Amino acid sequence: MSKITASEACKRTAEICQAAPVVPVLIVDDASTAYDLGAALVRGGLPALEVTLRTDCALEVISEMAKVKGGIVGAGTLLTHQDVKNAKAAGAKFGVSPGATPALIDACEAEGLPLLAGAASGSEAMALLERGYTWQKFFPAEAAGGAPLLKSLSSPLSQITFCPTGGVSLTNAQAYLNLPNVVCVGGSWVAPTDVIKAGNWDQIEEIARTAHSTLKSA
Ligand SMILES: O=C(O)C(=O)C[C@H](O)[C@H](O)COP(=O)(O)O
Repeated sequence: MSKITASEACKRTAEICQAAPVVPVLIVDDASTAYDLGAALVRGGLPALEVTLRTDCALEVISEMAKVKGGIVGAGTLLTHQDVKNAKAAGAKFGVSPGATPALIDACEAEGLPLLAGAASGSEAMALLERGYTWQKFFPAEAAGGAPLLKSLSSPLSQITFCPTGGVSLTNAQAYLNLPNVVCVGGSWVAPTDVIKAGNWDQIEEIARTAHSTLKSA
């Protein structure tokens, strides 16, 4: 275990956010689908993959998906120090959380897991900034105020770059990506549950490819 500082964490999350315009948010029920799912998304041009810790097999999914060449697998829905330890042990290269607490930030720094922590308001974004986190997730993006809210924050908090997630789709993603404080969005729409269940990897690849080729950050 090697610790990381906030600035080292941001350097890494910045690289991850800049890898592609979309970070797929994945909710996977069956670890036997993990490798094929990850491989399809990477082939479609989306290498940074967030596996949410919301299913019983999520840690196994991370371990399997981490074997995909060219992929960068992270763990989402991190809530506790134990989640951070488990994610790191499973092979996660970064962590994502819906919000942020001092305890969770301390845990990620202690375990050496770069954290893309969530903020939903100016005060939450400022609290993360005080800790040195200039790369943040904006969650729940649509419900919290959408692109107009982020546009409002772009001038007073211009040092923060956001990855809006929550209610983002192919239809509204470009409105976020046009903002100066956004370089990528996160979303589950690129990996629909029914398509994963059907094992239709060509379709997942196609959805990813469409997102990659259609969406551009400004
Ligand atoms: O729990 C986390 O750490 C998360 O990352 C939450 C996810 O970002 C959203 O649940 C994705 O929202 P949808 O794309 O609207 O399905």
